Amino acid sequence: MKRDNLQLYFIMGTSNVLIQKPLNVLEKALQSGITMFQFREKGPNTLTGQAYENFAQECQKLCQQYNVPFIVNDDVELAVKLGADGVHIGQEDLPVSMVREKIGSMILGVSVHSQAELQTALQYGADYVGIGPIFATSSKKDAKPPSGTKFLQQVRIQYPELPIVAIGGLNCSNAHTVFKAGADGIAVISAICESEDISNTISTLKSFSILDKKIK
Ligand SMILES: Nc1nc(C(F)(F)F)ncc1COP(=O)(O)OP(=O)(O)O
Ligand SMILES: [Mg+2]
Repeated sequence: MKRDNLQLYFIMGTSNVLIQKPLNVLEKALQSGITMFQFREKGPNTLTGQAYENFAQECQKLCQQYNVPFIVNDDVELAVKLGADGVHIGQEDLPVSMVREKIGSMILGVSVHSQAELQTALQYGADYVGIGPIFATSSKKDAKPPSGTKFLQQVRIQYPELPIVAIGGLNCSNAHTVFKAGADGIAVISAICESEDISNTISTLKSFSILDKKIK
């Protein structure tokens, strides 16, 4: 995984897409230039069983067509079964040590909210860390309170080369703040799923990281 892969990390499940078809939203996002995708099918009224697996496979196929890494949230078994490019786990999921053993050299992303969680993630070879929620989010019912960019800035100073993606309530009006704070990229759900103009939203979000490099 290259740090650039994190630049615009789209996360989606069926519950995030209100009107359009989820696969249409994903294809539009891929055409518009997302750099990584996370399959996150969880919460009430989401797909289960064979429908769940088929949907994941459809998303994976689209990502392969656009040569974008396909990451599975939480479900390590599914990731291994599909031969996904990686998994993302948080603090309530399987322990990092166990996941690394199960997935071998696949990309391993870990959500971290503290130095202790960060150290554990690094100890077991996390390829990137997700830091947030930076701002309030409506996409994750059990999200922790918004943390702002303080911890993100701290981690960037401590680990200048560590791939870091920021998440939580990020959109076109606030994404620039996390790039300035040192994130390699931003992870978004509703900013894309609820956008009237997905390609315009994506190009705007990506512009911050390029702009930011020029400004530095
Ligand atoms: N799914 C995520 N992806 C990222 C990423 F780094 F990709 F931006 N960061 C954080 C999360 C949150 O992960 P977690 O705390 O396990 O909650 P959930 O499983 O409900 O998403
Ligand atoms: Mg999780």
